[in-house]
Amino acid sequence: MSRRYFISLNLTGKTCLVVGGGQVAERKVHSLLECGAHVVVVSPSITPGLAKLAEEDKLVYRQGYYRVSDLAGVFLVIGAANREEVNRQVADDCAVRNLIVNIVDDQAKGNFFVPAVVRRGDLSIAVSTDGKSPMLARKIREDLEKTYGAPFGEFLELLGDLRQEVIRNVADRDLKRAILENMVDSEVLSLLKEGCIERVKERLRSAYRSGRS
Ligand SMILES: C[C@@]1(CC(=O)O)c2cc3[nH]c(cc4nc(cc5[nH]c(cc(n2)[C@H]1CCC(=O)O)[C@@](C)(CC(=O)O)[C@@H]5CCC(=O)O)C(CC(=O)O)=C4CCC(=O)O)c(CCC(=O)O)c3CC(=O)O
Ligand SMILES: NC(=O)C1=CN([C@@H]2O[C@H](COP(=O)(O)OP(=O)(O)OC[C@H]3O[C@@H](n4cnc5c(N)ncnc54)[C@H](O)[C@@H]3O)[C@@H](O)[C@H]2O)C=CC1
Repeated sequence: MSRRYFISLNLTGKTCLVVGGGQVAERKVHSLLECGAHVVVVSPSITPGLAKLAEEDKLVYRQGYYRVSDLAGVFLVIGAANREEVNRQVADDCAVRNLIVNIVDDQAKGNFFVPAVVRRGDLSIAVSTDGKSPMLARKIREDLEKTYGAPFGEFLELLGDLRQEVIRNVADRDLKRAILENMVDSEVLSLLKEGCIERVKERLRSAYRSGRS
């Protein structure tokens, strides 16, 4: 198989269908909701966790078996039923409609799968094993979480603003690049890993000032 193409999808307000209402469906629903998706779950039964989300109007639940009409108006689909033939039907129906689909029991049937993700504010680090070992993806994610802690999110907020300022104020391309590179040099990264956010902030400001003068 060829390499996977990684994208970072904006799901805000997009309707996403989850077929199945078990533990795996629940995990996928949580990550879809965190990304602002409008989630519809179709399944004869659902977990207590999903039922609570439905009661709170955080998702729409249609109790019943999957049917092709569930795909109307949908942007992205997750086939998370525990019956192989149901997930296969979902995959086939999505394929003819060119929908983005993840099939949880057979990665070859869908056209995307979900990586393990470290989130630190707007910084995301995704880990994928091409379906060979989701457990390894999880372990590496946990490892990365230790190295890349909360300060990285705070740092990125600041960096985003400063970068815009540099882009606005520094016309010379080489100088601009040098300033931007200085802001994320190896010492900054080491300080962040040690949690020294205040020292990093000071360095950032002086890198910007010295670059401008
Ligand atoms: C192909 C893929 C399709 C997809 O779901 O997108 C898939 C498929 C399958 N997973 C299975 C099992 C487990 N999955 C997890 C956990 C995660 N699984 C996730 C993704 C993926 N799982 C996609 C590949 C991604 C990749 O490889 O990079 C993560 C990363 C993201 C997420 O789901 O949100 C999330 C970790 C999130 C985190 O912790 O950060 C655990 C561990 C646990 O429960 O903690 C176990 C038990 C241990 C084990 O089996 O390794 C089984 C076997 C079922 C059986 O036994 O029959 C299949 C089916 C098969 O392999 O065919
Ligand atoms: N991708 C992943 O990370 C993982 C995938 N799996 C795979 O995912 C599958 C689902 O796992 P669980 O959620 O633990 O199973 P589960 O048994 O808890 O839930 C399956 C759900 O599918 C529903 N369902 C059955 N037929 C349906 C139909 N025709 N239409 C709509 N919904 C239907 C059931 O009502 C139930 O809610 C397993 O078969 C397993 O192979 C398992 C673990 C992790």
